[in-house]
Amino acid sequence: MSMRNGVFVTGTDTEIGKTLVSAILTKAWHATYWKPLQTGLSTESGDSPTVASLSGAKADRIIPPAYALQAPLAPLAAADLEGQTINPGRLVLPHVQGTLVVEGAGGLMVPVREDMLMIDFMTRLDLPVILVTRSGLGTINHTLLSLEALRKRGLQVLGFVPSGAENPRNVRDIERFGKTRCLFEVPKLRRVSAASVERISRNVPSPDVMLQHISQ
Ligand SMILES: Nc1ncnc2c1ncn2[C@@H]1O[C@H](COP(=O)(O)OP(=O)(O)OP(=O)(O)O)[C@@H](O)[C@H]1O
Ligand SMILES: C[C@H](N)[C@H](N)CCCCCC(=O)O
Ligand SMILES: [Mg+2]
Repeated sequence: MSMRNGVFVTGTDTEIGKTLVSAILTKAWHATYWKPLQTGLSTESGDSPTVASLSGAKADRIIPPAYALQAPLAPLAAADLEGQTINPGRLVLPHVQGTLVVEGAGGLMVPVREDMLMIDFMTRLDLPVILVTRSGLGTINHTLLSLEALRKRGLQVLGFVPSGAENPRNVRDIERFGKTRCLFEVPKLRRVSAASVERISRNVPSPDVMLQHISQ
């Protein structure tokens, strides 16, 4: 498989739909999923079980987080509360068969260590990036700022995936001003389920097709 074997799924914010999109990609590509930095386990069960149940991936296609932290905060703050420091030596890409889908925590400028933001960690991994965006009002600004930060660091952006009520005008303006493309859309779902993930996964281009558009 190409794409240096994986993609990094980031978003313009927390709670934007990264986990849902990661489940869709995992289903579409029969991929392996990894959430390296999981926080918030005091209030939720975490993204790995969600992706497992939505995509149908068994435990052998879910890599456990490198850090599993309790507080619903950015990794730096959550680690501080537990007297921990995140060791970048533990944040290395696992070797897997097929494609690896890596999900960030929050958006790009989220602190991981005193000397590292999420986007710095992404730069170390150097995987092509998929940016999950809210579909509606306010997203153009968040999305264009995120794209600018990614490009400034030389990260390869495969495109964006809007989640929520369809908004073709926003897609058009982001494609134009962000010089990128909408990879597929996740409509506003009445119920997030394995069946809806399966249905949307049929619209997902293959990794090779995503890369072809980049190199053109
Ligand atoms: N298009 C959509 N339709 C309906 N519900 C959605 C949609 N997109 C996201 N959601 C719901 O919104 C919530 C937040 O989405 P999700 O968990 O994917 O966010 P996230 O970006 O992964 O957040 P985090 O930074 O915590 O990892 C979830 O309950 C998810 O099911
Ligand atoms: C707990 C939550 N679900 C995420 N995993 C962490 C989001 C951190 C966001 C920090 C911020 O941008 O202010
Ligand atoms: Mg998530």
